Amino acid sequence: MEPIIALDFATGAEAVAFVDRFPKTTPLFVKVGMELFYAEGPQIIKQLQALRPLNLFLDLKLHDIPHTVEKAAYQLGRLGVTLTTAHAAGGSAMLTAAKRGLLAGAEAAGVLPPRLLAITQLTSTSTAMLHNQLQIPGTVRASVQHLAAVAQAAGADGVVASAQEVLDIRAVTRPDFLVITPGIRPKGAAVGDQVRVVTPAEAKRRGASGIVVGRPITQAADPLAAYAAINTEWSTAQND
Ligand SMILES: O=C(O)c1cc(=O)[nH]c(=O)n1[C@@H]1O[C@H](COP(=O)(O)O)[C@@H](O)[C@H]1O
Repeated sequence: MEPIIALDFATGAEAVAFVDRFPKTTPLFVKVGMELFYAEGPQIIKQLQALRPLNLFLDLKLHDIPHTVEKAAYQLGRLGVTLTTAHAAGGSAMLTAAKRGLLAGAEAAGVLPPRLLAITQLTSTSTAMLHNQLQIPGTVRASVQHLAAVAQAAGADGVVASAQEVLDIRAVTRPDFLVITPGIRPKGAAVGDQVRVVTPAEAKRRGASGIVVGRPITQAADPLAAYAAINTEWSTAQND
């Protein structure tokens, strides 16, 4: 899978202009997150789908009571996107409800159902945060591994985690379980608010299924060159 570009823009116009810079023959996988979706609504998904062939990751990180999440997931299931997210911390019943809603929505719309990724611990979370703010004892790795097992048992198709935890996740999940890893920073890039960062090559070596990259591409002086370099680093690295 190509590196997933996080289209973290404030307006649809900026997102469309950004995507339009890439030749239509370049395979693209892009992520629409909360900022863009809250600004533009489902229309931005339709606009991007009409623009060119691409895969869409709609990352809204659902987290509510199971009934509410199921109804929200139904709406997302109708959009014809490839990946969606819900927080594993919402629990098994909520994840199962999300999956049910996605399948029902996709069936009603006659499109393929999106795969459900469970958010484990955000890549901006540190061990100190787990202990001092969330009152979760132990390490980030142990928490991520536990949540991945819970997510798989609840019917999720994969998880989102830092590439630092891929081996821990792989130890408790089936081989085709997706492990999508944000917090990706090429050598020397600004880390920003991320805490658990990994280079594209290291993510591949550790066995990530895919990587999510935002600012190192979208804020680069030459986004096409930045994408090409990250894509080459990711696709040529070996999975150990
Ligand atoms: O679900 C995500 O994609 C996600 C989960 C996570 O734990 N950490 C994380 O950074 N993300 C997203 O990945 C993208 C990372 O963007 P950059 O930090 O700019 O590369 C953002 O869109 C985040 O919302």
